[in-house]
Amino acid sequence: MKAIQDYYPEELSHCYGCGSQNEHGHQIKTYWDGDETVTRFTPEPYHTAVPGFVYGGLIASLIDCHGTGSAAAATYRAEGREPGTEPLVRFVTGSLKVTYLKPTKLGPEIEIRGRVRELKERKVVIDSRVLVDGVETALGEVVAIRMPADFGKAV
Ligand SMILES: CCCCCCCCCCCCCCCC(=O)SCCNC(=O)CCNC(=O)[C@H](O)C(C)(C)COP(=O)(O)OP(=O)(O)OC[C@H]1O[C@@H](n2cnc3c(N)ncnc32)[C@H](O)[C@@H]1OP(=O)(O)O
Repeated sequence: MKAIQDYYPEELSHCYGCGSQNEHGHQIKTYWDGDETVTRFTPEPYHTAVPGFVYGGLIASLIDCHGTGSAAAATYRAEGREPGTEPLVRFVTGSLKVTYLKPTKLGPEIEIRGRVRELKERKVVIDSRVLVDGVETALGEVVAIRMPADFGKAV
C-alpha cells in the first residue's frame, strides 16, 4: 500500500516532517485505515524531553505533517480521484494545536490516528490522537490550507 507522501512530487518532498528527500527529517508515511488516517513513527533515544519520555516538539511535528498529509488524502478521496492525479492537491499548515494529556513513553512506536472534522475546497481540519501502547497521550488539531500558487514568493 502506498502512503499519501509517496505521491508527493520530488520538488515538494523536502519537508522536515514528511519529505522523502530530506535525509535529516522524519519522513513520515500516512495511510488510510477505514475512515481514519494513520502514521506510525518510532522515536530515537535523542528525541528526549525528560529522560524516558518523548520531546513534545517531535509530537507536534508528527501531528503537523500527519495533518497536512491527511488533508490531501481526504481531498482526493472526497473528489473520487487517485492521489497524485492532476490538479495536485497541496496543503500547508495554517494552524497547529497540540494538547499534551500525559507523558509519552520513549521507546515504543508512536501511532497517530486522524479524522476529518471539516473539509472544504481551501481548508481542511484534521483532529488527531497520539497513542503509545494503546494509551492516548496527546491530541492534535491541524487547520490545513491549500498552498497558494505564489506560496513564499512575496517573502
Ligand atoms: C497527493 C499528491 C499531493 C501533491 C502535492 C504535495 C504537496 C506537499 C506539500 C508538502 C508541504 C508539507 C507541509 C508541512 C507542513 C508545514 O510545515 S507548512 C509550513 C508552515 N506553514 C506556512 O508557512 C503557512 C504560511 N501561511 C500562509 O502561507 C497563508 O497564511 C495561508 C495559510 C496559505 C493562508 O492563506 P490565505 O490566503 O490567508 O487564506 P484565506 O483564503 O484567507 O483563508 C482560507 C481559509 O483558511 C482559513 N485560514 C487561513 N489561515 C488560517 C490560519 N492560520 N489558521 C486557521 N485558519 C486559517 C481562513 O479562515 C479561511 O477559512 P474559511 O473562511 O474558508 O472557513
